[in-house]
Amino acid sequence: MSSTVQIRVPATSANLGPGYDALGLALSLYDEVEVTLTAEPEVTVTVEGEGAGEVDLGEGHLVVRAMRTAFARMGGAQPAGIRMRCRNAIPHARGLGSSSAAVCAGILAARALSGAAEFSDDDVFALATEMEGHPDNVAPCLAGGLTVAWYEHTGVPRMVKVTPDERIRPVVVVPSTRLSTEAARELLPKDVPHKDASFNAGRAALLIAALTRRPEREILLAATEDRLHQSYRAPAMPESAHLVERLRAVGVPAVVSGAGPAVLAFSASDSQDLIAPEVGNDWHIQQMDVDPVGANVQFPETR
Ligand SMILES: Nc1ncnc2c1ncn2[C@@H]1O[C@H](COP(=O)(O)OP(=O)(O)O)[C@@H](O)[C@H]1O
Ligand SMILES: N[C@@H](CCOP(=O)(O)O)C(=O)O
Repeated sequence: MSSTVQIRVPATSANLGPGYDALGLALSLYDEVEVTLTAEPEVTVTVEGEGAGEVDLGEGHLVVRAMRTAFARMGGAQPAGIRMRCRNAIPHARGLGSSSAAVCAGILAARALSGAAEFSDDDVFALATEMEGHPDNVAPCLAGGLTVAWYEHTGVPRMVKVTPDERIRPVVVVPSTRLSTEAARELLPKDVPHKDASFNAGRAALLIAALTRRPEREILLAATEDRLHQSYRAPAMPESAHLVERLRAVGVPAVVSGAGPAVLAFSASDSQDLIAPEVGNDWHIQQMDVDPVGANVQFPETR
């Protein structure tokens, strides 16, 4: 069995407006991790790109922690040492699923390197969700495309993947400011009015129809309305809230990406030119594709 594996994991945008904690989209923006198990009992991590100079470079690194958790869960021995190289393009704490990507990468690396065939894809999904907390990020990261995630009454997470219409072009607008997902979740009320829950249920159902069959701008605009999370979180990211408002006012279906503060817009060819004039200099606009396949695992010699 090889002692080195390469993992590529996509960024994800969760919620998509009305699908709070349920809907997610995989994006063509990736973190790449190469992991080698070593005999020397030390953990060494190098990071290029996002997170460089910020994240822990030893046992505290999120990918390493996910690997350790997965090895323990699979029942095998922990590796003596781990050497890891990360090349990250997913910005941290912006609402683009960086922590989900890191956790998925670690679990997939541990499974690949241990050769534990009995640890199924469902087991990977369940463990990543348990560690990260958000199946709406984990599902598209693992499976690609557009996913609907939910929990069984037993607490087991499940997902269904659907393929978005090829005309759907995500545009992500990323600010330099950060907001941790944990902090953004603390802003949400315990209860919401029944009429708001019913409003979101209808919009979330419409959004699946819009993204897969009817990606017209006016349908996407209605389908991306939300009353369950964005307004409650707006005080923590007023500039994101204003940008979403301005984009929607000129006809671009825009939402807060995940827990923010990045903004996700669905751009048809006729709306791309509408986005740039609304965005200030301190934001970075990235036109993307939907990633169709999700996390990728390769052994170097087969690449
Ligand atoms: N590739 C990574 N390597 C190490 N730590 C990471 C990585 N990605 C995310 N993290 C950790 O997760 C935090 C961001 O998680 P979170 O607040 O959930 O935001 P996000 O929306 O980006 O997932 C980072 O500040 C960092 O501590
Ligand atoms: N449903 C979660 C999604 C968090 O996504 P992230 O990319 O910000 O981690 C939420 O809205 O809290």
